[in-house]
Amino acid sequence: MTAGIRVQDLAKAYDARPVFRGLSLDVAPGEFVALLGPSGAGKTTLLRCMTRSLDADRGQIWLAGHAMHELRNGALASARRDIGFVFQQFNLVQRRSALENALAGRLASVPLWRILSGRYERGDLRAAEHALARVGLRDRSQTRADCLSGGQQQRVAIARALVQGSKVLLADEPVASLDPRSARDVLGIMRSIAHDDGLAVLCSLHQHDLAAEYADRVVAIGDLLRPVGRPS
Ligand SMILES: Nc1ncnc2c1ncn2[C@@H]1O[C@H](COP(=O)(O)OP(=O)(O)OP(=O)(O)O)[C@@H](O)[C@H]1O
Repeated sequence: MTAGIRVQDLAKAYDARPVFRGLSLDVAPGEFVALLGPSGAGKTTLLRCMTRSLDADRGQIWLAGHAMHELRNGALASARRDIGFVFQQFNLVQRRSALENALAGRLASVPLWRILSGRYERGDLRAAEHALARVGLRDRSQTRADCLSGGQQQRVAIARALVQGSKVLLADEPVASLDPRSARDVLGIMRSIAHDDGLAVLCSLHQHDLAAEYADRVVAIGDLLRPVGRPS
């Protein structure tokens, strides 16, 4: 199955009120796709269904070769390690350094005692330093997250996904709370990790101009739905 992102015929309703029905979407490895839609159209709901933090009512989801719709418990947790997430709120540990936050991408593969004692393997440290350099933060590795700007924190979140070795990156409004310059920096980095590292990147945005400038393809959530009347 696809190494990127494939969603087929997805449906989700809250309390019998449908958010979407018959939604299908493909993102190839190496492709950066922007997902647009007015407020309330269901972008966050779609991304949450894709990671299974919310269960869809129907449909199939493949991420990085994993049939997410079939997985439970440990198998789901293991599949999620191949998927990076970036949110509007940066979700960093504020009292920890940029380097330690990037290293969190290795949490699943590092023994607990090493994390608690702060003694990481040289290879893990090198991977985190390399990822921070990729996002332009080589000289900020020892800076605490709460002393970084919003744009820098979002770049650390992307570095964490790189350290994790993610094959798919899902981003929910990652630049919504950033100034225009930082927003462009972050989108440029996301485009580069799609093109240069081969990740399939799906990013919800509400700024049409930025989407058109940075994404390989812009999709409106309404255009992903099966036309009304077509049999399911
Ligand atoms: N937990 C919930 N229970 C009931 N309805 C919900 C829930 N979460 C979202 N909704 C509704 O589902 C619809 C889609 O919401 P969602 O947050 O996915 O949209 P969105 O496109 O991400 O919006 P925004 O751009 O404002 O973040 C909205 O009408 C919202 O009110």
